[in-house]
Amino acid sequence: APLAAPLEARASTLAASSSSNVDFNITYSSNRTEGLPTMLILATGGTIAGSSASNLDSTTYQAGVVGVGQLIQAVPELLNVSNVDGMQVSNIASESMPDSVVLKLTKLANKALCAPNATFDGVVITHGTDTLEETAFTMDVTLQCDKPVVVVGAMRPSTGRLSSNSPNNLLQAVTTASHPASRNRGALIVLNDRVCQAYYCEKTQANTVDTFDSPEPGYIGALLSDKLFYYSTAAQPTFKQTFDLSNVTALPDVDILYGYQGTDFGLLNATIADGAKGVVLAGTGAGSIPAAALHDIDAAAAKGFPLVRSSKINVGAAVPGDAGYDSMIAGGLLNPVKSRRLLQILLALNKTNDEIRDAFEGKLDSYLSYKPGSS
Ligand SMILES: NC(=O)C[C@H](N)C(=O)O
Repeated sequence: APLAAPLEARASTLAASSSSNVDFNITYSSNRTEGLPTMLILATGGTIAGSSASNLDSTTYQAGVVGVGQLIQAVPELLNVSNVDGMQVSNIASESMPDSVVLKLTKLANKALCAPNATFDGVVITHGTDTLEETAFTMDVTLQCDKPVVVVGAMRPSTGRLSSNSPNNLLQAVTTASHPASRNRGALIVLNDRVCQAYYCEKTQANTVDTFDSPEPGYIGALLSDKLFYYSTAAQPTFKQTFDLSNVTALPDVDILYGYQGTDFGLLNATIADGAKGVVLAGTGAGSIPAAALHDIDAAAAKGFPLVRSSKINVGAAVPGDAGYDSMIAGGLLNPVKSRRLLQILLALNKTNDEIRDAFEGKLDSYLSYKPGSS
């Protein structure tokens, strides 16, 4: 039967996922300078840990090669800012990042920062840029205290002598995570002199160095030389809710189907049969869904299968209450990959369909249903 292999693959992903407890495995520890904060650097791979024989290569290099100790030692300036410990969590290109590693990262960060006996002042995650926003968003909505988690990557491999942005990005990430003004801002993304809120930030250009942006809310801070500043006092995204994943051992499979002119989302039923626990539809425009797709969508939703309607445009909102789309949950301002991750988290926490809808739509809906003059 054609579906046997994928079903087996999904079962083995679940079996391989992390247990609820995680242990530190620190393989690099800097000399301690009294008075400086202490950072935990969780290295996962990506171009920031990439290597190439050519100094000019920004396309065909290998991601996830350089180890955490070498990454840290390549930037001795880090030790003027902070004491640092390094742990290698994975060393892979981020397009291959399994959910189990992301779950482990949030557990490690919460243990390092938020546990009663926590000794770290900040966490920096080095990560490939292709899915960096997915991990950063996950950290943002699962962090249980006000200390900073900064996720950082690079577009040019760390070994490129000409114009690699890896070393400076790492320094700027550690500088940001070490700064007291970074508290109470959730998870942050730092690259190329700019600080962006993980909730809204995303990769916007496939090739260029200057790629992370949150086009509507904008950057919240910047680095001038090695000094950080913020444009405003600390604030959290209006639509953000946080979730405790400490007892979660696996994130359920949620798939994304891509929208285009006239699609009937013909893969929807196959995806459900293949074991997905939810689906995000990357709709066109503001999450519009072709009429040809509504029959199968409504039938799946009537059986209790959760479907989130997002926008493939990435910037802007799929708005709740859109006529004809009631069977789907509106993703609001979350792009498809962030909608997928939020749905995975809600399903992992055994939320009901009403609770899932409320988590996606509730806060945006309260703004949209505001009556002038009410409080
Ligand atoms: N610039 C990068 O990091 C791209 C790489 N494919 C990754 O995400 O790991």
